[in-house]
Amino acid sequence: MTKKHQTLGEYIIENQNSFRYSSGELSKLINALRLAAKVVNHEVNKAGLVDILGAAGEVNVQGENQQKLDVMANNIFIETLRNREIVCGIASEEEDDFITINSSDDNHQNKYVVLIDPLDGSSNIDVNVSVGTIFSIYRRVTPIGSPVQIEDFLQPGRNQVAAGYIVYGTSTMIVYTTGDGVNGFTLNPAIGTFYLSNPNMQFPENGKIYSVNEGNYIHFPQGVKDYIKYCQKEEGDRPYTSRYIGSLVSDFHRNMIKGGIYMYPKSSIAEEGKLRLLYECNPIAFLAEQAGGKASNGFTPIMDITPTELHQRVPFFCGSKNMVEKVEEFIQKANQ
Ligand SMILES: O=P(O)(O)OC[C@H]1O[C@](O)(COP(=O)(O)O)[C@@H](O)[C@@H]1O
Ligand SMILES: [Mg+2]
Ligand SMILES: [Mg+2]
Repeated sequence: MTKKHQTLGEYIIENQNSFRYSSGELSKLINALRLAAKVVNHEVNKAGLVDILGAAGEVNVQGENQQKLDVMANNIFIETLRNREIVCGIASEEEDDFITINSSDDNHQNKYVVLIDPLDGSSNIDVNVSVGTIFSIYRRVTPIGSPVQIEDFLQPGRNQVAAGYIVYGTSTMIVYTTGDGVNGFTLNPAIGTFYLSNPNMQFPENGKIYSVNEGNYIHFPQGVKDYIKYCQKEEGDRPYTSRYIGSLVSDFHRNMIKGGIYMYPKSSIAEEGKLRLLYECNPIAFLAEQAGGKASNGFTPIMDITPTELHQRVPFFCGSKNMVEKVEEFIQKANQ
């Protein structure tokens, strides 16, 4: 059987021993995320037919209007993980504070915490453009047997044991890493099974695509403006192509396959940018580095940043290694 025909379930079992803490718990956790992904995929695919488009009428801790699908995806992932007793805590973009999940023996025996962006690309939900889910997994740092604490979530990205995303696009895929490369699995909707379709995904070192919301251009720092002008200049293999879906997961996925850079800089209207360190930037950075790419805030690798708040934002530059190094060069030069 060639690797290509391997199902996600088979892959998880076959590779669980290559994982440094292998005890089967992480495999169960990935399996639970796979199940929740299928349920959310089902809802996303029929979104226009049932009443789950539009705003839910609530505002989340970020001050954003929650979309009905944000809330639905949030509930599906939290309940799927809660019912399988494999995590001791969950933090989500849609929850103000972290959620403590106790083990059935009421003794807080579970080792993992999950941080999640249940529905990424919310502005695209109602217009049938691809959206995603992003997850990041850590082993707790506080003692087993006691309730989970905030410090179990505020770990630097380097401590992640696994991270990934689900993209609900023309096809539905799970792409994840446990620190041993990045693999992508595509859902065969007819039989509800994910198959290994993209083994060992690698960022091309160079790319020709830049992804940024140019509508914010006038508010960007000078270094970022200079880099965008560099991308647009007729010289060498430039100008690059501008592609921006407005869903981080989908822009990242395309750039990882074709070569490119995604940027969400800080600006005069968003002091720390928009993206959240813990459940957007850290997991995507882990994937990028595992696929030979790079991710930073313009100065420091994202995964070396020590978090201080659950929902903190950071400027984000991520993609093909040479492109990220080039924008860093422009930013640091303009900063002198
Ligand atoms: O509309 P903007 O300001 O360009 O922001 C788009 C970015 O914001 C996000 O939608 C933020 O994620 P959420 O949808 O999970 O809040 C990213 O997916 C996307 O890249
Ligand atoms: Mg998001
Ligand atoms: Mg979201």
